[in-house]
Amino acid sequence: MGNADKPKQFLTVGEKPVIIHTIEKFIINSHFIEIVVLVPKSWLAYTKDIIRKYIRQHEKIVVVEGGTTRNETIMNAIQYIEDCGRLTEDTIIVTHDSVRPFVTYRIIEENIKFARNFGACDTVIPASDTIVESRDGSFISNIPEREKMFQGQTPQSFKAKHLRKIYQSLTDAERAILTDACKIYVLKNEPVYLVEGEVSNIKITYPHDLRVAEAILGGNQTC
Ligand SMILES: C[C@](O)(CO)[C@H](O)COP(=O)(O)O
Repeated sequence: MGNADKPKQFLTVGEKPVIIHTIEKFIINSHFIEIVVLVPKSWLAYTKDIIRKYIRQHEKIVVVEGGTTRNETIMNAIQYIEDCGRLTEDTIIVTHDSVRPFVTYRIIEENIKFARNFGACDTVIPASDTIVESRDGSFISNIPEREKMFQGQTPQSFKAKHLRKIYQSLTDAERAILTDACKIYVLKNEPVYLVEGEVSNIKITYPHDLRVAEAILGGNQTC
């Protein structure tokens, strides 16, 4: 995000911070007992302030300190649920990037349904570009069949206790290569069901994505 003074989830689009747009998508779903927002320690107070400022019904939202990696952050969320005395074998955790504010009601519903049915699910869209693998960053080592390639989004949803159990069984080397939570299951040869994502479920990563987000909010779907 260039020289932005805030992490990208706190940048403003459509007059609200990105993270607020994202939380709103979960607030409207009555299945959730609680919405656990995990942020770095230095952003805890700020996050609580903006939630109070922008979200009137914020009783279900709790702000908790994240970890040093995505999956350590998820582990903190599961620990929080356990500390509240609510972690059972059937507890479902729907994990989501705060910088994907255009997740839909349908995607969230299907995540809950298929995590319940299959224990784990990922949100994906078919790859529209050919995926090129390079082991040295200079030459192509493989071009997988595009029909079998998908791009992973979030939510990624799991039976929380089982996710923690298999994450704890990974080696440090296995943990070091994770860029999402579903790979924990893949490394352990456990099934992860595919939920159909949306092209519009973008991850705000680059300045261009902020302009796309503004365009989506402004109803200009041609961008
Ligand atoms: C989980 C994810 O959104 C799937 O595409 C992505 O890997 C998150 O990446 P980031 O490293 O948090 O930007």
